Amino acid sequence: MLNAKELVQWENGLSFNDIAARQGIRIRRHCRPTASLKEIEEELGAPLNILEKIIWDKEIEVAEGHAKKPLEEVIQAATKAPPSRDFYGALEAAYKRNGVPALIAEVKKASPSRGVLRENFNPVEIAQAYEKNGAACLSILTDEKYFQGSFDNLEKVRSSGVKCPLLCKEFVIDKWQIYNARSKGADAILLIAAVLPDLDIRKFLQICEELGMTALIEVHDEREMERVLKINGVKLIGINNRSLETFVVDTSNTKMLLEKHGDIIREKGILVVGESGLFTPDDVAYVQNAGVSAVLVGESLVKQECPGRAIVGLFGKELLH
Ligand SMILES: O=C(O)c1ccccc1NCC(=O)[C@H](O)[C@H](O)COP(=O)(O)O
Repeated sequence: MLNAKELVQWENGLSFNDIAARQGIRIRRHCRPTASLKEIEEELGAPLNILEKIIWDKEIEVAEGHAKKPLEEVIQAATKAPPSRDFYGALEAAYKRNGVPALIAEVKKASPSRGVLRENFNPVEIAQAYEKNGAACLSILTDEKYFQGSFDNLEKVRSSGVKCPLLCKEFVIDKWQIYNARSKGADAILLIAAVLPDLDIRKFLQICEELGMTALIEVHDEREMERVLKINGVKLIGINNRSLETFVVDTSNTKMLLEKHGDIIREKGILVVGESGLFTPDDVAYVQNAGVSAVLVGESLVKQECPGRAIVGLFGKELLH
């Protein structure tokens, strides 16, 4: 827990990196959105890995967002958006209905680890095909620079008649992004524990609750899982099999973390999503046996000629709505 002095420092944006580092967070912030990359690198050196680079760019992008649309305006827009859909409920229901992990199918054009996954990319067609073939929810990447995603894609999918709840797959570092995502039609948002100190996760969870959104809290290692399990109000945890720092993908990560923490997760009624690197029915069965109730899948679907029909191949059976 932070003491009162640390809390004040935090609120003033001071010693952010020190406080984060105490929680085991390796990703640093430059906290200088108007500085050039050269000036930032003079102070901090080069980014340590791709995730840190993404976050440094995101700090600048979010500051530009604030300048274009002040917080009060995005809050207004979010409160005027059509009601959010129940992301968590859709996963729970699909798991019960199908007896296999509920599918969050990702609308993903490219990624830093794999480059362009699909040249001929129509986000609405892909989203509709996923829904038609039994996806419970969809994940829409909105980061432009590294994933060739966009908020335009999110809005297009939302207004296309697709009924599945939508996850805004972003690198959230500021509450402005959550209001903005809701205003564009998101029903859920990703919060990455490797990037966000506990206090931010708590604050952002509260905002999600006020907006009727689900927060998917993503962890990758032991320390992140331990931190997140101490935070009240966490209902949905994603275990990423991919290290966002090294890109190494290992599905046994899900098994290892659930062997250690499965009991407390079940006690708290938290639903777990297995994320990344799932290609075959055996992969899905492996993470299901480890204890997940849902899976988040991008590459193995989006690379197929018919991403919708690829769902049958991934699960070895048709999924019912
Ligand atoms: O996918 C990446 O290369 C990546 C790099 C840096 C940060 C995040 C990244 N991906 C986000 C994800 O975790 C995946 O998009 C998602 O879990 C689906 O994974 P996959 O089925 O392996 O495409």
